[in-house]
Amino acid sequence: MSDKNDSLQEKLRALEAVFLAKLPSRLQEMDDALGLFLQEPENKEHLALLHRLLHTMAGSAGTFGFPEVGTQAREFEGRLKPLFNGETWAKTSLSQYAGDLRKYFADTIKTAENKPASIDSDEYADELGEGTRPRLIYLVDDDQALTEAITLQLEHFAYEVVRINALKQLAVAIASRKPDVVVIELGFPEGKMAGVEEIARIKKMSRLKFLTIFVSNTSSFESRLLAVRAGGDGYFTKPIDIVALTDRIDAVIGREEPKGYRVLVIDDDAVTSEYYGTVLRSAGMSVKLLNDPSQLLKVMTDFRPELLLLDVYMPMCNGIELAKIIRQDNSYLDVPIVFLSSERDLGKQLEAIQSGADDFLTKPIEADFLVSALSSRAERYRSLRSLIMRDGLTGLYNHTAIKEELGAEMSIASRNGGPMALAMLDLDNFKNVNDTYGHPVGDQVLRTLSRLLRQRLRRSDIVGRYGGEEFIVIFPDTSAAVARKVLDQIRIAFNKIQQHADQGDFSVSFSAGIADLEVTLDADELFDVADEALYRAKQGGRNRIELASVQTNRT
Ligand SMILES: Nc1nc2c(ncn2[C@@H]2O[C@H](COP(=O)(O)OP(=O)(O)OP(=O)(O)O)[C@@H](O)[C@H]2O)c(=O)[nH]1
Repeated sequence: MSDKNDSLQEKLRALEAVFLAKLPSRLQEMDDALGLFLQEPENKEHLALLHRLLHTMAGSAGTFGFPEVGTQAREFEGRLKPLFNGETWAKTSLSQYAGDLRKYFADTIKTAENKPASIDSDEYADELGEGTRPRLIYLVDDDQALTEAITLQLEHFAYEVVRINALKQLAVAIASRKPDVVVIELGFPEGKMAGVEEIARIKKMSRLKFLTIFVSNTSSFESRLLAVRAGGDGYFTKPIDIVALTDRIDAVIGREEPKGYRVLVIDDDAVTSEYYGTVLRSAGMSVKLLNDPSQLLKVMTDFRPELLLLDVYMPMCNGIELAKIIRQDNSYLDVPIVFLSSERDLGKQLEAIQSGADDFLTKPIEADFLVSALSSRAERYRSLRSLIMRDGLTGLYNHTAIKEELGAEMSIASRNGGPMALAMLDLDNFKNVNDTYGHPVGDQVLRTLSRLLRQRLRRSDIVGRYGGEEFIVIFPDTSAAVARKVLDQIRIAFNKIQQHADQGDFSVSFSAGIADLEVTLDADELFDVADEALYRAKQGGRNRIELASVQTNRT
């Protein structure tokens, strides 16, 4: 398979993984709906629920590589149609339908199980954006309509959502599959605080750790206090602001996860550097080992470390000299440099610090201590960089930073001779959104798009806010055609997201222009041609993506 196709294949396989991970709970949901329908075949609500679930399956299965599963769902959906027009089924027809449908569930599970090679999400996990690895959310509320509505919205952000409408089912669900987060209503028919009590009970009984976000109609101090005492990680009052809820879910999940600081370890001894590399990697850091100091500058540009761990004594040049070389470049004035050496001479240690290093650790060192000393330095560096480079509203790279990133990515691409695409996105008719719903709601739309981009794109893709309602995505190792396919899925998903405002719900679209290095190798020109393609997308009716072509550039 060519390199150009790799990126697309990865994306598709990742999406298949999301679909497959959700499949068992979807089938279970359909089975439950079938049960309700069989109990009361004349109940139109039960019929509508089963019909809707089949319809969704018919639409999605084919897209994710299961055309036969989709076709069959459509047939089952079609068989239900006459019931909406007043036809009734005899008992035999009912049991025939139920038997066929249950066989379809069983066959589908088997089909899914037989497709493991292309759906190993771990294989892609490192590459994926924050949200592409599906997070399992249990949404627990006895209000069925509400949980359905929230699920639909959360699924746009690539979460796997399991709805639980009866409180007593929660403990069983948690025991069989641990969720990342439980989002649960405080009150249930069992009692005003039954949700809180159940969470406290499950946590005590099972000793399982899971994150909990409470939702409620009330915002009283007492309920909030009870939620905190039950170990709640968040509290939302209804109606729930989905963007704020996803912000919270990501924040609490993020708190639990190791942060992948990029650490460059320079040591001429391959075995020693491998040892420290292993320690740091096991703490979730992304580590590059360099045994040949002459490669330093190239690695600094390509890997962009957030911390350097240096040995003092090396044959070609020593660590102190290396630190001085690094500090000669203004771009690396603030990147933390930590020495790790068996040198105990205080004079030598002082000399190292004077060369521009931030810390001097002595070997041997406890693994935990090393991880914690480096984490705090890297975290501080990241926070400071973030203040300089990030846009306050969306947390994305700002205008200056994205231009810097583009320069760096273009130099990597031209050195490797690989592809690279640049997309320029602009929200459609955004002035209307501000004018109709107000500026704060406009800000919420900007945050929704930034969140969706970060979640749906690979981790290696770079996203920035270029101006007011304009965004930039840099796709390393990707052609414009592939970038377009990926972005098109995001365009469709974004347009389906319901934005909330006091005046009512509404949706927004975006247009985009994409250019790649086939068109030009000049960064400014790449921006111009992508912008020109964006202009064509707007002229062509908006909510669409246009590619810049070589011809466009020449005219
Ligand atoms: N809420 C909010 N609005 C912003 C921000 N930055 C820019 N805008 C608004 O974005 C709108 C951009 O409007 P226009 O450039 O006229 O374009 P448009 O209405 O999106 O129309 P088309 O791009 O042609 O589809 C203006 O109303 C700006 O005030 C921001 O940070 N927050």
